[in-house]
Amino acid sequence: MPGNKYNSSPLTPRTRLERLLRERELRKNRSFLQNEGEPDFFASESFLNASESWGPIDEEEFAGTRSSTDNGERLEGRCKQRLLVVANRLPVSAVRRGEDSWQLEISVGGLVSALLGVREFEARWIGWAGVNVPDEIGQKALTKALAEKRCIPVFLDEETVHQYYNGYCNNMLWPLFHYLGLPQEDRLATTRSFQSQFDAYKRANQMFAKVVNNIYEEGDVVWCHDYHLMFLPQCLKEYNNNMKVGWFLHTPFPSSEIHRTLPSRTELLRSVLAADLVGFHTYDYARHFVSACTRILGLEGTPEGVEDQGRLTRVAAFPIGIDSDRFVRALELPQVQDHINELKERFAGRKVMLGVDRLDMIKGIPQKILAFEKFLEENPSWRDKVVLIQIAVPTRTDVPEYQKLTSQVHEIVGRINGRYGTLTTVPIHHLDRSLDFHALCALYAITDVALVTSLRDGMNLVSYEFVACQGSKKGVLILSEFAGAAQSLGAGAILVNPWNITEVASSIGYALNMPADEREKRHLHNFMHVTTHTSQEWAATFVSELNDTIVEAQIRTRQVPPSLPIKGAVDSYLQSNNRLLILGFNATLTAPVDFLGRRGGQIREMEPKLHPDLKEPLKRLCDDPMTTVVVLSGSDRNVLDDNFGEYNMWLAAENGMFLRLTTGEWMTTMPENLNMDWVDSVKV
Ligand SMILES: O=P(O)(O)OC[C@H]1O[C@H](O[C@H]2O[C@H](CO)[C@@H](O)[C@H](O)[C@H]2O)[C@H](O)[C@@H](O)[C@@H]1O
Ligand SMILES: O=c1ccn([C@@H]2O[C@H](COP(=O)(O)OP(=O)(O)O)[C@@H](O)[C@H]2O)c(=O)[nH]1
Repeated sequence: MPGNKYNSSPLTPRTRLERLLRERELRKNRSFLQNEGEPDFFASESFLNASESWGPIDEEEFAGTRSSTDNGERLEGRCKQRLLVVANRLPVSAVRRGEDSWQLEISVGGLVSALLGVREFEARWIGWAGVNVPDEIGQKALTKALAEKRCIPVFLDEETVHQYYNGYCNNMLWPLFHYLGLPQEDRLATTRSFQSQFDAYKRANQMFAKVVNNIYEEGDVVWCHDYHLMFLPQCLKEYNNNMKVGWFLHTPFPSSEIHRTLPSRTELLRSVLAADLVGFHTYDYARHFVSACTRILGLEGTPEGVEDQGRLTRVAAFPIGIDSDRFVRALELPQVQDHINELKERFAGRKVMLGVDRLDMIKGIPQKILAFEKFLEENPSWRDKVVLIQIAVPTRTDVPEYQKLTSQVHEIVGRINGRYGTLTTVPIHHLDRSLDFHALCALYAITDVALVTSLRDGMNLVSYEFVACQGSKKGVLILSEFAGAAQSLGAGAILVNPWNITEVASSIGYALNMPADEREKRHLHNFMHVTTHTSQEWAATFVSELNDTIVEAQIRTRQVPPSLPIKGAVDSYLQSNNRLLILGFNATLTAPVDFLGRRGGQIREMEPKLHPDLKEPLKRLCDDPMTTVVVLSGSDRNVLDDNFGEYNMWLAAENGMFLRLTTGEWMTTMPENLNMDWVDSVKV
């Protein structure tokens, strides 16, 4: 559910809603008037009629595909809060036509279509235009052209792009966050180039921060996106601690055990924590992030997020969706209907299977094709009755790993087509290119089985788009259990482990033979989800939550208990001859992982360890006959035994459930007659 905390929120939905409404009213009154005469990119004709794919724009072709949000009720002149969207890439790529002239090509991804729907904000986009502009004339002209689209460029020089984008982002963070290892030779090269790439990453993030800071006005909301900009929240807060900063990750956030291997693990986490709200697609990614903060930074994870000395960074899951109406409406357009008829004719008599992916190793394209080959091998009767169409959109073509992948995929496709092709047909139609929006919708609509076999994927919007276009066909979705989408579409899809090609091959057979009533049931389940959890709702929820977070933080600040008056406490301590000290353990007496690491200490599966510097003072306190020391912890008994067994003190484990004096045995504090009937009702 969008907006769900990574764990439950203490605010009831009603209180939250009331607060939200109150706050919205307040915001309306204190927000800005839209600048007269300045065109709103996200509602402008040029935007709405632009190419909604990665291909070049054909304005004519897209006439008529207006966003569901642009139904005539433009909000001209109304008060709106400004939303500064900061992402590596602008939703526009620029092609130079002359010394001072630029042609802008607009490309729409999930994020842009999501923001189309957020009408109560005035959005501006800050990012890299995907092109090197070394000269001042060119930069000025491009800045002017982009301003008309409410986009503000960050100019990155070629070397920075190479080190920051190709290097640190796409060769280091991207594989790591998707649990993909590098080949041995690349791993060593990456290790060597780490420092210079990380420096470029920080430098690039600072350049983004500078541009944001230049245009920032009090009350703006700054929404940073993705792994390219993990260093940005901290840079922004250094400029202005009152900026409202949110950060959202579009990829998975891996287990803390994986994140731990990153040399820059601490800096990245600390910087992200500078944001007020941190969002992920799924609860699992959010949980991994919180674990990384507790285990690596030694901070406290709470149901609301991560706490550091009284300051809370809110952490929550906000699964993205799509603008499903746009897809459903597109199917009615004559040009899409024409495409549908052409495709139906072209593949008459054969079932169509479809894959649509960027040509990226995370998408599991080789594994998918090998599974399809296995299916053909084991099911000769299907060989002339099924075709796999694979759209493989070229991406990050400067990175060697991606170049290798392209050759590998071509090699496998060629082999299989050679093996099972006939004079007139081939089993796999592989396209190294993107399709325009209409062609893509038509392809989704005529497909019998969609095959999404990502090895890992933050969400995967293709699976949502397929479902949205299957109103009449009610085809089957085979979906990797490692895509974020598996958590929302799992009930209607056939979930597979993409590494197990035997399982994927047999799922293909199951899907192709599935009876109509089962297909319908599965489809309806997913269609309901896709049409009710839209991209617009996702963006609106995130931004509202960010605004709420700030209000709640202000309330919290007032509630933070005053710090201990040290002098008074020490005086009382010294005067007393019977003292009781109750100490926490995690994040109170523990050592951060980095600290242990530097000392070469053993970290057994990240078990919390007493900070080495505290051993001696703790011993002295425990040996003082006038002082009783208790460690009260949420940890298990064995953890406390390991850390404090040799001290003379009381231990309270599992939040006080078990108690022992270190010279005695553990005893349970639970009253014998306690009614435990409720336990069964909450067991899964
Ligand atoms: O800009 P590129 O380097 O060519 O890459 C394209 C985008 O790929 C990634 O997309 C992710 O976001 C999707 C929407 O939230 C999600 O469904 C998908 O699972 C992710 O892979 C990347 O995170 C973006 O920053 C890139 O722009
Ligand atoms: O030829 C194509 C193929 C794909 N897409 C779009 O690219 C996006 C892919 O998003 P997804 O979340 O599936 O994966 P990502 O590429 O962001 O990792 C989807 O919105 C597709 O409609 C496109 O516009 N043209």
